Amino acid sequence: MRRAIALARPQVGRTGENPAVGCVILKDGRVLGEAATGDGGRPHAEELALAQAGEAARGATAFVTLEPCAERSSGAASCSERLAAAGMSRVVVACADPSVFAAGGGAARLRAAGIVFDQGLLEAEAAPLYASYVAAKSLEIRR
Ligand SMILES: Nc1c(N[C@@H]2O[C@H](COP(=O)(O)O)[C@@H](O)[C@H]2O)[nH]c(=O)[nH]c1=O
Repeated sequence: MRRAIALARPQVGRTGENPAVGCVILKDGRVLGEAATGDGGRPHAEELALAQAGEAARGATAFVTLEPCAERSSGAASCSERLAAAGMSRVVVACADPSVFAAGGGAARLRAAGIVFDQGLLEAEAAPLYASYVAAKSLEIRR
């Protein structure tokens, strides 16, 4: 997770309204894929890391700094759907995503797919990456 946070950090401020997320896919102590959200907010970190891991992602664990999205604004497959389709065994997240595109929905999708889901790992270290994002989301929700 510390590596995922380090990947996300340089992208803070470069991803538009999207949060800067880091994702590391690990199996048997080997990194199969690692990425951060792209400039402008897309692609999402998990999309990039899963593309690197390919078929080997089956049975792997993903460490993601923010809860994977449950829906995409474009209607494309969400990151939680992609992680499930790739056959991940476990997804470990640092922080919750309060967006209407996540807000517990990503966690629910992963659990429904039989994936072990844990949230809160190194949350205090990752949270500063999302301070302005979370503040903007809470204003949106109140509006
Ligand atoms: N950047 C990012 C996420 N961003 C979350 O996904 C939502 C939909 O994004 P979009 O379809 O691009 O508009 C966005 O509002 C935010 O909540 N999620 C992730 O799993 N990984 C990522 O790297």
